[in-house]
Amino acid sequence: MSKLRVAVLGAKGRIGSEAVRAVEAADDMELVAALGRGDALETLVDSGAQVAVELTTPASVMDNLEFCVRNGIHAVVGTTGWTDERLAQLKGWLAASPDTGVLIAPNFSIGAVLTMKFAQIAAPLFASVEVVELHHPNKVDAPSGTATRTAQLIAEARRRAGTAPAPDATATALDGARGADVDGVPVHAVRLRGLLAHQEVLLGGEGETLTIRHDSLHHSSFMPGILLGVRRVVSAPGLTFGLEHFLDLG
Ligand SMILES: NC(=O)C1=CN([C@@H]2O[C@H](COP(=O)(O)OP(=O)(O)OC[C@H]3O[C@@H](n4cnc5c(N)ncnc54)[C@H](O)[C@@H]3O)[C@@H](O)[C@H]2O)C=CC1
Ligand SMILES: O=C(O)C1=N[C@H](C(=O)O)C[C@H](O)C1
Repeated sequence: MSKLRVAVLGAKGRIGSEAVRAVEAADDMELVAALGRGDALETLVDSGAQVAVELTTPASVMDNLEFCVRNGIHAVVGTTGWTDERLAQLKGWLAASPDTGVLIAPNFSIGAVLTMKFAQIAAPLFASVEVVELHHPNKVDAPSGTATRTAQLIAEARRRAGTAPAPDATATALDGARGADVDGVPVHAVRLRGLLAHQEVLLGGEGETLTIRHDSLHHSSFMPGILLGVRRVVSAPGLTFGLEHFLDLG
């Protein structure tokens, strides 16, 4: 069987360098390009890449994806910074290249995907819910893509169930003291030396609380999800948002 020809964009970054090693170690993949900032995107075409793993920055991801999609190169994207406007633009490019697939995964780790799933189930059953994400201090965006997605899924689940807004008597507050408001869900971001990527979903009801916590302790936690994404995206044309769509979660 021929190997999947894979490129990594952001190959010198924290997660990109780990992805380079993971692709090199995968029996069914060949690393054909490893691009850093300033490297020519034409290398992707010249190397015959079938899938590009995009792990750069919110400032670079759109140009990279436009090039990939226009050239029929599938993409597995971990980079954050997704807005409705950006998604609409990407969908436009994909409409003009209907055989190309793009997976955007706010988080590639199985535990984080399950945290989102569990939070969706629990959120309509508790009066209160807030999200706390905790990351290394070199992270450039806040709140994290995972926390934003988690809050959106929570809000959607509560809307569907007709859950009342969470009680909150705060009358005066310093700016930021109650976190960022993502679809009505407070999201708090901690940046602390020593941490990697962590998230808690705090839920509260009458006389009880539930905390759903996930910890990524090493960038290796994201690799099985990235490799799964590479294997699956080649036969999933269009946009797939969330690794859960490639997992059998029941
Ligand atoms: N979805 C997920 O599971 C995960 C997503 N991330 C996200 O991935 C992104 C990268 O994170 P880190 O590796 O921690 O950042 P980083 O800053 O260590 O790495 C980014 C790399 O991309 C390079 N780069 C910038 N523009 C480029 C371009 N146009 N072409 C090629 N390379 C370019 C930079 O020079 C840098 O080496 C962030 O958005 C982060 O939130 C990080 C970990 C897991
Ligand atoms: O920058 C990171 O490190 C991470 N970014 C992603 C995010 O913003 O959710 C995924 C994970 O939290 C690690």
